[in-house]
Amino acid sequence: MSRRPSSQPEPSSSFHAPMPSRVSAIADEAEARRISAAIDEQLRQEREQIRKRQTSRRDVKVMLLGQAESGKSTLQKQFQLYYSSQTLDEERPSWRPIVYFNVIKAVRTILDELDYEFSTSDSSFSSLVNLGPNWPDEVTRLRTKLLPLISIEDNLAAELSNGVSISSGGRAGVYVRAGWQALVTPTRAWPLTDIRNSLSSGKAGIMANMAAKHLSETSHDVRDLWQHPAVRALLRLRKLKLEESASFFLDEVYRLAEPDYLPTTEDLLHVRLQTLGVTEHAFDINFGGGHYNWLLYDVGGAVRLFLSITAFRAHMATFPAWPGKFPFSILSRSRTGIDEQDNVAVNPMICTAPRLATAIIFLAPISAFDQYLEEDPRTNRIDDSLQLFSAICTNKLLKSSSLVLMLNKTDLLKRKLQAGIEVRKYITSYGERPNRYEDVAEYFRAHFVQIHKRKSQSRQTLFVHFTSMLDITATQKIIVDGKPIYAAARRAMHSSQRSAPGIADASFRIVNESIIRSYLGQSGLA
Ligand SMILES: Nc1nc2c(ncn2[C@@H]2O[C@H](COP(=O)(O)OP(=O)(O)OP(=O)(O)O)[C@@H](O)[C@H]2O)c(=O)[nH]1
Ligand SMILES: [Mg+2]
Repeated sequence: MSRRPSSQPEPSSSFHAPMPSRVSAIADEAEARRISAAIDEQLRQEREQIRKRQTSRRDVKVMLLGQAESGKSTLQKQFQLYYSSQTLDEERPSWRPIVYFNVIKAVRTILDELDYEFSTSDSSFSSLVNLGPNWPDEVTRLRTKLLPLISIEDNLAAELSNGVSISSGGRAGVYVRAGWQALVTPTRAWPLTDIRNSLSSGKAGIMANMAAKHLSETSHDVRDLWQHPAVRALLRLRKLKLEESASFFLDEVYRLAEPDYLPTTEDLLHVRLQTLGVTEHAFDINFGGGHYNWLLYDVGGAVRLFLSITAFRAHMATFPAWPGKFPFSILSRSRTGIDEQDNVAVNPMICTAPRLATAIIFLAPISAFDQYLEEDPRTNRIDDSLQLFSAICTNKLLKSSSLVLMLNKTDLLKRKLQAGIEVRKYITSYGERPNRYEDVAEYFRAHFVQIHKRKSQSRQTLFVHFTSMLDITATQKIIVDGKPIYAAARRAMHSSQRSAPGIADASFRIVNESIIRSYLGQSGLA
C-alpha cells in the first residue's frame, strides 16, 4: 500500500533520487512511523508467543519400567524415531560396533555350545540328529577360521563399556551408561578409522575397527557355521540359547560385513545393548493444542533399585520415626554383576526419579513364559514381571503416576506357540487352555489386570496394549494415536502437582533388602 500522491514520480532506481517535496516528506514520515509501529507490534506478539510457549511447555516425565530385556530401550528408540528421527540418524554410526558385538557374541555362544556337545555327548548328539561322524572336524575347521573374530569379544566389550568389565557367568557383556555413544564416536562422525585419531585415549575405536575387519574376512565362515546342520539341530532341540536378536543378525551377516555398512532402523531396533542405570531422553511433543517437554527415563537394569528406593521412601513416609542413620548394607547385586550401589553413585538421578514420574510405561515381555531369570534360574520371567508390576501398583509414591502396560514381544510369543512350545509346561496354572495366541495373550493380560485391580493404590485406569516393539508401523501408531499415553500423562501431570514425598536427598544410597522384599509381593502365578 502506498500513500504517495499519484502525481508523484515513481521512485528512481538510480542512486540520485529526486528531493521529495515537504508534503511527501510528512507522508513518508507518517508511513515510516506506521511501519515501525507495525514491526514493534509484530515483535511484541512474537515475544508473547515465545513466552506463552515457554510457560505452556510443560514437563511430562515418563518412566520406562520392566525386567531386563523387556524392550524398554527399544520403545525409547521408537519414540526417538517418531519425534526426533534426525538424532537417531546421527547415532546410526555409533551403533555399528554394537551390532558387530551382537554378531561376535552369537558366534562365540554357538561355538561354545558345540564344544560342550562334542565334549560331553558327541556320539549321542550325532546319532540323535543324524549328523554323521564328520561334524566335529567341520566345526573345528570353522572355529579355527573364526578364532580371530571371537578372540576380540572381551576387548570390544571393554572398549564399548569404557573399560567397565562385567561378566555374567564368565561371559563378557556390553552395558551402556548415559552418553555411551561418545565412547564410540565422540564427534559422531564416520568412518571408524577417524575415531582412532580423534580420541584422546588413542585406544577407543581400535577394537571396533578390528571387528569390522575380521567380520568382513570371515563372513562366509559365520554363514557356514550358522547354517551348519549341527547348529540347526541344536536350535531345533532348543539347546542353544542365543540372544533373541542373534538370528536376525546372523541371517544378515553379509550385509553387516560390507565395508560401508551403516545400521538400518531395523538393525537399531534389533540390537541388544543392556542399559545400566538411568538414561534420560527428551523430546518436544505437541498434542491437544499443548506443548510438552517429554522426558523419557529408561531405568534399565536399575529397575529393582528404583523400586526399592520408592518402596523405602513409602516405608519412611509410613514410619517417620525410623532412625535417621541406616545401618543396612547394600542390597543384592544386580544381574549385571555390578554392585547396584555403583548405579546410584553414577546415577544420582535414580534417587530423584520416583518423584519425577508423571506416567509409567511398564513393559512385560509375554513371550518369556519359557524363560527364567539369569540371576535366579528358579524364577519364571513372566512371574518376575508380575512381581515387578505388583510392586509398582502397590507403591504409594507412584500412585499419582498414570500407568500404561505394554504386553510386549507378541511377535515372539506367536512364533513360540507356532513352534509348538506349550505354555502349561512352564506355567502349570495355565492348565488345559488352548495353546493359541489369543488364549495365551488374554490369560497373561487378565493376570496383570487382576493385579492392578487388587493392588493398585490409585483409582486410575490401566491402559493395556499388546505390542511388538520391532513393528515400526504398529508401535508408532500406539505412540501417535496412543491417546491413553497422552491422556494418562496429562491427567497425571495435574495430579503430580500434589505428588507424594520424593527422595529429598540424592546422597541417600542405602536400602534394606528385607524391606524391598516386603514390598515385592508374590503374584500367585504357579
Ligand atoms: N522379537 C522381539 N524382540 C524385541 C521386542 N522388543 C524388544 N525386543 C528385543 O529384545 C532385546 C532387548 O530389548 P531392550 O530394549 O534392549 O530391553 P531393555 O528392557 O532395555 O533391557 P535392559 O536394558 O537390560 O533393561 C533387543 O534385542 C530387542 O531388539 C519385541 O517386541 N519383539
Ligand atoms: Mg535397555
